[in-house]
Amino acid sequence: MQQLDSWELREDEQGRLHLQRTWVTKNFLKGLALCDKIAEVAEGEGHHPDLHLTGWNKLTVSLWTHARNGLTENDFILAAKLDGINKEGLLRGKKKYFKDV
Ligand SMILES: C[C@H](O)[C@H](O)[C@H]1CNC2=NC(N)=NC(=O)C2=N1
Repeated sequence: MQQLDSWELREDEQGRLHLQRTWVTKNFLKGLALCDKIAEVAEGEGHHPDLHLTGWNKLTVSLWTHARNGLTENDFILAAKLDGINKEGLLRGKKKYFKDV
């Protein structure tokens, strides 16, 4: 899945395949703002993700086609569109482990 390099294949407890990835946001409000942006895209697609906002700022998105109990092309299309969302100002930056010299 060259284009979807941050998504993982996961199997749920019923053996259904999902596409899944997590975004870490700056805070709880930014997590909800990202959910809102995702919701707009999903409504436009008529295809919806499972959203899990946990630990106040970790948004795990899980894509699968409920009507088919697994993955369809719609899930891959939605994943690419979610990657394309402008997340400017929403995501926690990379941790700097070295003091700026
Ligand atoms: C009627 C409605 O469009 C359908 O039920 C859509 C809504 N969004 C959906 N989203 C997902 N992930 N799977 C579906 O099967 C699905 N079905």
